Amino acid sequence: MSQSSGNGAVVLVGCGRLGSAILEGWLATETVAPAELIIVTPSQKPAAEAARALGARVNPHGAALAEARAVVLAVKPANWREALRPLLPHLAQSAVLISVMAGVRAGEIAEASTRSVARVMPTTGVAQGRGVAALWSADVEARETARALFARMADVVDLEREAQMDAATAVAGSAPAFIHAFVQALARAGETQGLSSEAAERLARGALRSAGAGAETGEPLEALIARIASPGGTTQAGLEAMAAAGDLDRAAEAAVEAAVRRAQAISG
Ligand SMILES: NC(=O)C1=CN([C@@H]2O[C@H](COP(=O)(O)OP(=O)(O)OC[C@H]3O[C@@H](n4cnc5c(N)ncnc54)[C@H](O)[C@@H]3O)[C@@H](O)[C@H]2O)C=CC1
Ligand SMILES: O=C(O)[C@@H]1CCC=N1
Repeated sequence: MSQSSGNGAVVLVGCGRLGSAILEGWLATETVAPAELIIVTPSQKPAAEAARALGARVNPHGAALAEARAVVLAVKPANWREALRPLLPHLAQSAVLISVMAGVRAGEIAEASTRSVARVMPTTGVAQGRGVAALWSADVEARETARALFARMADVVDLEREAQMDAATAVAGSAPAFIHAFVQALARAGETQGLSSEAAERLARGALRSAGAGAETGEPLEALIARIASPGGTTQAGLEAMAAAGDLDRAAEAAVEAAVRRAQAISG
């Protein structure tokens, strides 16, 4: 696989939890060559320092930004204007802005920047090249630029409308945390049934890994469930209890609805 998905530099603005994951994913999957990488961060970050050691530029003079073909905004939704403002005068008109921020509408960024904008909602699994990312842009070129930057480290799911991004944020960006919370609840339930906390956590984590490995085969979820649930067995008993209580559906609906409402509130 050749490094780099195009000519010109790629700028990462913000190297926090998600920014670091994106950076690690780009390097691990050779999506962006270190020499093409520019990182803008107000504080030292281990992932940025590791990239610098490979040849990436961290906080170079503004003039270096003129070679940028894409700028990925990975700051908090409240910070993007102040983060972008000092960069804008240096960016070529053709530079594409890619926002991975929850709840910030593409139109706001396009208006502030007069550049084409794509929105991507990834999971931190991009760091291991195993993420998922929802993608939307009104601009075909911007969408394809964003796709090229995420396709090697995420299953890229195209959305038809920007309005769907809030639901995708809940079901992708936030959802790994929801799933970890369920696994924690499973471990606690195992403790109630007599396991030590250490054994319960290891077993529940292992179950998550096993479920993830199953999901990665691409088989339908129903088939994955059916393979585990022997007729009349323990899994079927558990699944029936979950369905009868209805709590799992209610919890998932409540979590997704609340995340969507929060994204809508951020966008104002
Ligand atoms: N953490 C996650 O799993 C996901 C996060 N997101 C989105 O990613 C964005 C970042 O989230 P996190 O990484 O979790 O937050 P974070 O707080 O870990 O990272 C934000 C980073 O922005 C940096 N920053 C602040 N002002 C800056 C400036 N002027 N220039 C450059 N960098 C600046 C901070 O130093 C910080 O490291 C948010 O908009 C969030 O909605 C989206 C999907 C998943
Ligand atoms: O919690 C958040 O707001 C961000 C967006 C999706 C995941 N983390």
